[in-house]
Amino acid sequence: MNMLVDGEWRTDAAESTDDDGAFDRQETTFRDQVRDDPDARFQPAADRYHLYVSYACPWAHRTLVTRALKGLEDVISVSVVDPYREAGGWQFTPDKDGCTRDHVHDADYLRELYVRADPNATCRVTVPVLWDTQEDTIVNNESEEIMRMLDTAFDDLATQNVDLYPDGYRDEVDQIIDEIYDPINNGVYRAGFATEQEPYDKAIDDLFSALEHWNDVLEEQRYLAGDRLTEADIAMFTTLIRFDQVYHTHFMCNAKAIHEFSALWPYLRDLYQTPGVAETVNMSHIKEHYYTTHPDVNPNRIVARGPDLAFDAPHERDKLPGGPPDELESLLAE
Ligand SMILES: N[C@@H](CCC(=O)N[C@@H](CS)C(=O)NCC(=O)O)C(=O)O
Repeated sequence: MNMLVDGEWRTDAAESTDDDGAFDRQETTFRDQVRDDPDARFQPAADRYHLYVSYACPWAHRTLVTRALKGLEDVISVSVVDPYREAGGWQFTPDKDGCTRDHVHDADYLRELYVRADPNATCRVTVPVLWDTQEDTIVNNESEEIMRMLDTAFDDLATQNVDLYPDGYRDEVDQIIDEIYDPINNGVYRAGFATEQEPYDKAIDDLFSALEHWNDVLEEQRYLAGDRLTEADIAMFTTLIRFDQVYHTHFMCNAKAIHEFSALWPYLRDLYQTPGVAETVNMSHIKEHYYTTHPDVNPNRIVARGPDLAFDAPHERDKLPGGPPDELESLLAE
């Protein structure tokens, strides 16, 4: 596994599967918070924070969707890494389609920013990263927490009055995010990175029983937490949008495709068609990343062709109670 050890880049660090062949995701390391509080070290401000993302990564994708739904594009800038991650880790290749330079430090590799934030860092170099240009450091590199900060700490700067963690729904949103993480969001990786049959089978059982469960729930209600679009839907969306084109084939999650589920498929189209969301989806980065970056899984790096899915097709979920936040609804009507 490639990671930083005491600030040095190593390509021979310990494996990411445990002794039984099950995928073992490491904890993230930078966990500070931007808070709308005069005593906070990191306070919300325009042009102060920067996001490092890969369009390929479902965790980074959560932060891009939140930024778009809140209308924070002019408040928090973004740098996009190359979807192909080779031995040096995430790299900036501004000449490649959809990629950018590192707008803050013009680094060649993301790992340079990690070492700048902590010269002795011992950790994986992951996206997303929320960077503070004022203190020149990483605030946080855990997607769930970055998503929450963008949603709740930047309201005075957001151009859209959208609350994805509304009062009255908060416990349920937290519970759902937690509940879908292991079987679904991380479940596809558990299946794809398993090196023995048993953990693979367990991952597939967990994944498809959770998908069936949420399919049943979504037959009756428009969103995971009921009638309102919340952070829980964003967390689900970034896995579902990758599923049929990548996880189904590359990670052998092929018991069923999302487009074969009666409710999950229209639900996915509904989220995709929510104003601002489609622009955050870069399917060519997604496909290039997965099919080319895991040599153990796909040594010849051939990118699977299909399927061609109509994410724009009518979803008819507006028959169910609720809908996107009012501000986004008016954009839909335009
Ligand atoms: N728990 C982290 C996970 C982030 C993560 O694993 N990102 C992957 C890309 S999908 C990554 O950057 N991996 C690089 C590596 O592990 O070396 C989060 O949710 O932010």
